[in-house]
Amino acid sequence: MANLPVLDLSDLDRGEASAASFRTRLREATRDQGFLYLVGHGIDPDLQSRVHGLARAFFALPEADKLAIENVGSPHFRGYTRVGGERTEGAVDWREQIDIGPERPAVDRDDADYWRLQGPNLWPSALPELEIVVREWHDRLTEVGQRLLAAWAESLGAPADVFDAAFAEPSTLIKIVRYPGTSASRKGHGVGAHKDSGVLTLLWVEPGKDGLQVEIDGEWVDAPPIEGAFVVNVGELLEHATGGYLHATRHRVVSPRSGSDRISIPFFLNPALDARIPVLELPPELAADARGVSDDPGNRIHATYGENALKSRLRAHPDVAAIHHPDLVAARAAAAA
Ligand SMILES: O=C(O)CCC(=O)C(=O)O
Ligand SMILES: [Fe+2]
Repeated sequence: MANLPVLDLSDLDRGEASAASFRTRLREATRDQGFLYLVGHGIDPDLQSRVHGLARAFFALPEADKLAIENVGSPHFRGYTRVGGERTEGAVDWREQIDIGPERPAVDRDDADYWRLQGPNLWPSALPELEIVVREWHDRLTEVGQRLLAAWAESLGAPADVFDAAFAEPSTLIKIVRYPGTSASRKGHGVGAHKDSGVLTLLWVEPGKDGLQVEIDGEWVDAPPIEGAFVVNVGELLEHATGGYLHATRHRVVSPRSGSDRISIPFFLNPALDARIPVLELPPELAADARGVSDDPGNRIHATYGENALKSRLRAHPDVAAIHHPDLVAARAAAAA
């Protein structure tokens, strides 16, 4: 039995009663757990296995090919992060990954710091197919994410298109991640406990590879992959948009045992960098249940997506920050002092 609710996106196409029941379950699952499994999403199994194969092929490349696109060469936090190159809650994560964002030219704008996140990706020249398949993955998953957003909006008493303006040019982020196995002596911390900083996450996990854990009522609950399902979770901006009615749940990944490893591919759907996500006016019966947005002084949620994203990127990649953004690091240190 799954520890999280399993929802079928194709219920939206089976008439109004079935669509309405999908929306209610979506609202309840993401209010109570903040996490669910999604089946019926229509992402072709063949596309899933092509992306999986290329992810495996990338991590199997010689070290030099991976380091040729190392993220320390990108002011935009793109490219390859080696194992141990990333931090969550100040502690080193034990995973290697490629970060891929929207393919847009860098801009020189000084009206907001977050424009520095915009710029080209770094693609491995040893694996040219990766870019082509990731583009298809990006487009398909964006469609699924947009359908979910419309369903959430309606389920919360708002027009289905309430988020559309903010998402006209979404800022997606795709991570292709590999968690190496660790020896028993290293207490397994693949990625530390965190909330996702954007709106919603669609997570593909290599079949049979557990390790993801979700914090529910103060307990860490295992969320192993279910055949053909994506794991869906709410990010901080959707919590913000619903006054805390929907919940950005903390989660983490425990390292695989020594001798094995685990691939995952999280897809983060976010509004444009300069978009403020609309705050929904909930119907009174729902508003009564909204908990308010979490107010953690160590982790302020910014309503403009670019600010929230820049916060989490500078925190996760201090080496990139030090090389390319020393002025921002200094300004933030001064503000915190
Ligand atoms: O790899 C996973 O299963 C989850 C990764 C994750 O939570 C993240 O990258 O934000
Ligand atoms: Fe996450």
